Amino acid sequence: MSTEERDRQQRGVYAEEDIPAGELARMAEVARELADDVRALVQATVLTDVADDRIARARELIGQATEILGEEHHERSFGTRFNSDGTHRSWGNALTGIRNPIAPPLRFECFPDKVTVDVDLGGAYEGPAGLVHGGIIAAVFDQALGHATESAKVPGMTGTLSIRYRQGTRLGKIHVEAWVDRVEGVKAFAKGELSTDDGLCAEAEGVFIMPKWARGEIQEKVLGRVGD
Ligand SMILES: CCCCCCCC(=O)SCCNC(=O)CCNC(=O)[C@H](O)C(C)(C)COP(=O)(O)OP(=O)(O)OC[C@H]1O[C@@H](n2cnc3c(N)ncnc32)[C@H](O)[C@@H]1OP(=O)(O)O
Repeated sequence: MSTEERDRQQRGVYAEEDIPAGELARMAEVARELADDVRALVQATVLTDVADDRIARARELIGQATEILGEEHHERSFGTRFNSDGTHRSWGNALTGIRNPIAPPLRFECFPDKVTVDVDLGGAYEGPAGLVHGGIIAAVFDQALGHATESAKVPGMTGTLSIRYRQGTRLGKIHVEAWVDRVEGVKAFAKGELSTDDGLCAEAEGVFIMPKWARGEIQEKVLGRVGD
């Protein structure tokens, strides 16, 4: 596929889909509840200790649920959808998406100088025994630093992300802060810290770049948007 074709396809996943606010709130509630149920299922799958016949029964029920959910579905991904009132939704996002049970999910608080997020990472996010997987920590930082750049109105895609793991992060509650350190043209340099009751566990630095294909119309939309 040529670069032009790939860029065109990429612009296409940013879609207009105007839905009245009340209906949107209802859809969000349904999506959240379903993702919460599946998240609980994932946790139960990791931790279960039941006998094989109970697992067989659970699989039957999961199969039925998968069949029902597959009766109608989006083609490849949910993408980002915009309402005419400027709100948007990225409900499939792997870290924040309200439809996505893989997402912890992260819910950011935005302040003038930083964004913060508190989340409980359970057994489904384990790497070394009892500790959060380093790749999950990287993913959380990626989203947090990206969110900081968006909140500071200099959004971009991750160009480079480096992480210093200072000590193991025990499974459980984590606190992350991220902020924009400086901006140079289309590049925003962001930093972040992750801590737990044990203190500082990891630090991150990243460069976020508004790609050529998104400069202009999509950049304006992203800058003006509100939502999850
Ligand atoms: C709320 C939302 C939060 C979202 C957080 C989640 C973020 C993500 O997960 S994004 C997914 C992971 N990242 C990607 O897939 C990005 C893939 N890479 C790309 O799309 C592009 O290569 C991209 C965007 C990094 C650069 O875009 P491109 O249009 O090629 O930039 P280009 O115009 O060539 O370069 C611009 C500047 O950036 C620099 N640059 C380019 N690539 C990189 C890089 N990887 N790292 C550092 N600097 C870079 C260039 O040197 C240039 O610098 P200068 O202006 O000083 O000459």
